[in-house]
Amino acid sequence: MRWLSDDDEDDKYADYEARARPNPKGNRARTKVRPEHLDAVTGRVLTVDRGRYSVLVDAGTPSEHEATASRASELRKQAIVTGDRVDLVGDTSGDEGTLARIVRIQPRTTVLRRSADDTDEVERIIVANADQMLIVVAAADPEPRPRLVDRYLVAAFDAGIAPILCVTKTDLADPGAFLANFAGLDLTVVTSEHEDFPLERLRELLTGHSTVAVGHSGVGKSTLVNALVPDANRAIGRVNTVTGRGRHTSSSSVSYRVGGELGDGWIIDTPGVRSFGLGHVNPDNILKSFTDLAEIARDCPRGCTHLPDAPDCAINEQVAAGALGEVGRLRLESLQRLLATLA
Ligand SMILES: Nc1nc2c(ncn2[C@@H]2O[C@H](COP(=O)(O)OP(=O)(O)OP(=O)(O)O)[C@@H](O)[C@H]2O)c(=O)[nH]1
Ligand SMILES: [Zn+2]
Repeated sequence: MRWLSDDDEDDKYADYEARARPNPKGNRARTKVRPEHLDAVTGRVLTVDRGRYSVLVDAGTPSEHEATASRASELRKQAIVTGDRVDLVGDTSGDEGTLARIVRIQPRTTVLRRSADDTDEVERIIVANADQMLIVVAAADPEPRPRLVDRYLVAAFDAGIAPILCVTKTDLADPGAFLANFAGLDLTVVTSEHEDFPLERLRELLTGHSTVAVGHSGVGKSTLVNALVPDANRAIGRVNTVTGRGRHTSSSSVSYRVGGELGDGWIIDTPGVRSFGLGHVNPDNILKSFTDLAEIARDCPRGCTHLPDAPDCAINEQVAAGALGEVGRLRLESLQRLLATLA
């Protein structure tokens, strides 16, 4: 599976993150901690458009505004993505014609990645600091594909992001048989149909969180995001035209505020993300998301794959012996299916 090509041609590698590698010579790290920029302000990256970043400053205060920024040359090789917390210097007023400069990226709590395809370890960061993933899938038109949802789940578990499954178009088909695939997972499931969007339930789930929405084309993700995000908030998170670089590209991710009485949350739409290459995924991270099974896996032989044919696998043995009951069997099935996605 290939992801769509990047519009950002002149900045081709900008969104690839250099992985930290051990320094064989034991030299000191080359990046100095820069004492300057003490006057920097911190903001949240709402969207990225060909080298220009829309950054929300003073969020939640009367002086909240969006600044447009470029990145400092020393950050040239680093990805800066939707959801990043960044430090800005220069003119951060957001006034027409102004351009601030990003000088630092704050440490990230999570990083959602994808690689070009499953055999490729070059990875691309899609979203930073999301703590939830809303996986949108249609009950019909297009037919739901459990294996595609598995891929999203693997990406979420690998990143330490909690998945929520939203099944749309339940007016067209009963999602029961499809949902049975996920019975063993601790997965919050929400169903949705035209004229009856579960907006209250979703707002409740999204409030106080940063949620990345993913889904295949045509499943109704845009319909849902539009219903969820009031017009006023939709204006937020669009790169303004100050740079004269033209329209917003449809393939970059955009953060929208999901307001409501309960407080604020963010939903991040990822229009260009159709598939997830999983070449970068570490199977151990998947196992960790199944805490009950991970506990048992401590008794597995070293290097155990935990797949059905794994010799002396403690999980296989104990679950077969009824250790975690019927639920345990379902969970093991789910775990093995997700691990097989990577095999
Ligand atoms: N029957 C039915 N149709 C729906 C529902 N939700 C969305 N649709 C329709 O499904 C089609 C696709 O919806 P979109 O919101 O554009 O889908 P999307 O996932 O954003 O797809 P892309 O725009 O290609 O990314 C539209 O014609 C919607 O009107 C639903 O709950 N029931
Ligand atoms: Zn095992």
